[in-house]
Amino acid sequence: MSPDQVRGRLWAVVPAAGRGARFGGDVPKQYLDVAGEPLLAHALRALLAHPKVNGAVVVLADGDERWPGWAEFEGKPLRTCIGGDARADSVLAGLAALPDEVRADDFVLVHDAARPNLSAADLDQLLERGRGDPVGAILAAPVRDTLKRSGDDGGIDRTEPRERLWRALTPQLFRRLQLSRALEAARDAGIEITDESMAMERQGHRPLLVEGAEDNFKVTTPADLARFEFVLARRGLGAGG
Ligand SMILES: Nc1ccn([C@@H]2O[C@H](COP(=O)(O)OP(=O)(O)OP(=O)(O)O)[C@@H](O)[C@H]2O)c(=O)n1
Ligand SMILES: C[C@](O)(CO)[C@H](O)COP(=O)(O)O
Repeated sequence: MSPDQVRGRLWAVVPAAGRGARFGGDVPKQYLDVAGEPLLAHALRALLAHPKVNGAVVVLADGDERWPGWAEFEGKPLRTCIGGDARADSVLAGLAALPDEVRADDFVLVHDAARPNLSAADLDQLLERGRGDPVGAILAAPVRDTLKRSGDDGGIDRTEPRERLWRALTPQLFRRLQLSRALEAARDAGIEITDESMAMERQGHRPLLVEGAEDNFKVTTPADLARFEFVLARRGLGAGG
């Protein structure tokens, strides 16, 4: 099988089943309109416009009535499935919903629907370096602020050393079966998993850190949405752009 054919099996899982509690409001943040389309569309485009990404499984909340019903995006096939109560449950459901063409040892991207500003350059770097790693890789940004540990009273207990501290971003890139097994093991152990790498680390793996752009931020609060709107406006893609 040619490298391109092997390469042809790269799909993404896009967890989009969150309720957006920290954002507030009635509309889950992945469906908030930015520049004329839902936030989710921006995240999907950042992935599916890349020539090496062949399709995506979008993981929806049970009862999601806002999903536009897209069967494809950027000319690539989309599938959907129903997620779970926690993000890790949704990712596990998405992995199970991937097409059979994605084999057990094929790499899969996992990317938050709430991260609309992934750059092609970062995705290139993640794929280039991550697919050369035996385990996989994540995009991450080095911590640049001084970090404080708070006490129960709201005062500062101590300053945490920030050397070699990174903020995990997405996409994260791991092999389909290995990641599924790692997520299942964490679930069965009752461990709250906040990113895919954490599940892999629990299995003793050391995923590669690939430095990504600071502006590949997650939209968690209204301020984050305003930041993304500003980014788009700067690019001339804002409302009416
Ligand atoms: N049970 C869940 C929880 C989250 N997500 C998705 O995981 C991504 C990152 O999660 P987060 O930013 O925490 O989104 P929410 O869970 O919606 O936010 P909150 O924690 O404020 O409710 C989002 O694209 C979200 O839709 C998911 O698919 N399934
Ligand atoms: C996966 C993630 O985006 C990496 O930083 C983050 O852990 C998601 O956290 P959330 O609380 O589910 O948004």
